[in-house]
Amino acid sequence: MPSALAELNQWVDDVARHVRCDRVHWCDGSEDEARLLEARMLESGELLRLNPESHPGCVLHRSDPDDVARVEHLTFVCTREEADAGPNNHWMDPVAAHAKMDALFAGAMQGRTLYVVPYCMGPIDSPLARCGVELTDSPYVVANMRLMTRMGSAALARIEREGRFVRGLHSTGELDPERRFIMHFPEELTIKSYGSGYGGNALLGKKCHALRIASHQARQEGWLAEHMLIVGVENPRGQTHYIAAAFPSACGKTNLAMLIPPDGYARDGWKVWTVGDDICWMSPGEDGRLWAINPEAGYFGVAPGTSGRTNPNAMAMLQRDAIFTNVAVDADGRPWWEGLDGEPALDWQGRPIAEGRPAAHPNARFTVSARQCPTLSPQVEEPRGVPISAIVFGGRRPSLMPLVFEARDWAHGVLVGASMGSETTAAAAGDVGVMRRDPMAMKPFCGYHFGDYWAHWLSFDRPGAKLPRIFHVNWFRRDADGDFLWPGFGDNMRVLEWILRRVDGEVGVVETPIGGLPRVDDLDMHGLAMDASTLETLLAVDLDGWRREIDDIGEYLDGFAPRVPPRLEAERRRIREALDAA
Ligand SMILES: Nc1nc2c(ncn2[C@@H]2O[C@H](COP(=O)(O)OP(=O)(O)OP(=O)(O)O)[C@@H](O)[C@H]2O)c(=O)[nH]1
Ligand SMILES: O=C([O-])CC(=O)C(=O)O
Ligand SMILES: [Mn+2]
Repeated sequence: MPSALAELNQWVDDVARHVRCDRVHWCDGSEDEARLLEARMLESGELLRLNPESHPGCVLHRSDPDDVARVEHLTFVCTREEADAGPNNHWMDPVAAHAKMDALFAGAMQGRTLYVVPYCMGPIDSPLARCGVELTDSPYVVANMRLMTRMGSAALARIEREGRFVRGLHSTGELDPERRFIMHFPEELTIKSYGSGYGGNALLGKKCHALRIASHQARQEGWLAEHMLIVGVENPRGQTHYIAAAFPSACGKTNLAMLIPPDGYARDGWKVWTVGDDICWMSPGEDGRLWAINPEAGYFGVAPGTSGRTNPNAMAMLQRDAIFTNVAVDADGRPWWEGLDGEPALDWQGRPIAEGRPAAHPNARFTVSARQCPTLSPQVEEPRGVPISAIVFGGRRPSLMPLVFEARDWAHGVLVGASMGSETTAAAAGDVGVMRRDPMAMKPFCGYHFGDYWAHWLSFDRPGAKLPRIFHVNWFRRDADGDFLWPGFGDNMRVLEWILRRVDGEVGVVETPIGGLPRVDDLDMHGLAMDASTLETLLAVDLDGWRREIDDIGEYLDGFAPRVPPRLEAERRRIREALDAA
């Protein structure tokens, strides 16, 4: 057996020859290297320096206007058997897909440098962590990977020790949307991405590795790779519970992970600790609980809407050493986006501001190291992770879905996750505001058949397991004028508190056919000006609406036959019958 490093060297040599790059640069992750790459990008215009007085170390990247979000229609899962990718994925035969990608990559890096980026997803000493190597011709990708992962020498040393890594090959290509593909070969632990330099398309450690490839691997190895934030909530008695929450892209994970509780809570001694804002790898521990790590080391967060009112923690960490992508700038060269005070001077493409079009792109992002998060949990580097007490599902639902409810048990919770729906957002190319099913917020990210995925989820319910309770939340109910009924952001703490009081057995529920809802008096509404009828609306179960919803869920699940676990359909029928009897 050749050593992992010999294999890596061979692969790098083969790729370098194929793409005909001018140079190969092995990234060590050092400060010097980062400064060197940044200087090169400032010189080439790939990066612009933001106001060094107000935002020291901050830079702006303007992406190609046709390359501003993940491209789900160009993202493929290439399993040997088409059925294994499932109706939830686009599929291509692996042989055909390799041929297609190899043709695109042939000679693609002439005149360019090939960067070798070894990275570790998760604390470097964690048994739950996994490594990969991304080969890319984009220094912008390298700069982002350095903030988002444990990148460089330590990762390379672990790869040498462990002998196993995910191979990712990426080129920005010509940025031609007709020549853009994000291909996954989960059975070969391989990713090939061509023609985009943006976010989840190009930072291969994130969605490609940590979700699509990892979910496939997790199924074989008995763990879960999920699109979830991880947040620690410390009560006034000093006990911390960890919550993992799956919301679709641009539906509030970063915000919930960094929540600042409303006044009264802080006075009483409640604290919130950020573990992760996007991805969660969970594995059953010897004690039967699920233990979770955040595989990432930074945040690639949505800029618009982020402000001192909504997410003061994020604002604090964005004052220095951050990369901004597709934000606007003000007259003083400071980053600007919708939701901030002040006036933009140039929009995300560097044009003068024009009436009627947003100044920042709606999917404009910041990249920043987790070390700059004021509420970073002291547990983030803990190799065994943190124990999860509650799993929360949620999405953008303007109607029907109550503020919060609790699933009866694990199997019901899996159905609640599997039937999640949400309005689409600017995080992916395509229409915005269209309702679609997004099971466990994994529609764009599950690397295998959803039917098998739900069966895998159900399989955690076994003797000795001490599983988290499962909840569903909705911060996005709207009134007739289209305004949000729930204030959201910091006030979501009120719902988290209720969830944890359920976990600790301190409060009961109102039993309904869809699950347990809070008794109105158990939600702490102190200091919140909300009339009783609004709260009533937020906590109501519209039986007719739910009958239609449950039927719609049935039709959706049928699309995954014959691999839908019978247990899931049985749960669905039980709820339908309870609704009929109600
Ligand atoms: N009304 C309302 N909006 C919210 C709330 N939480 C977040 N948002 C807005 O939703 C958008 C996306 O929020 P994020 O927290 O960045 O979403 P995310 O799930 O981390 O997104 P990805 O990084 O794409 O996975 C931002 O514009 C937020 O301001 C909330 O509780 N209520
Ligand atoms: O992957 C990306 O580009 C950003 C992200 O977190 C998401 O879309 O969920
Ligand atoms: Mn995400």
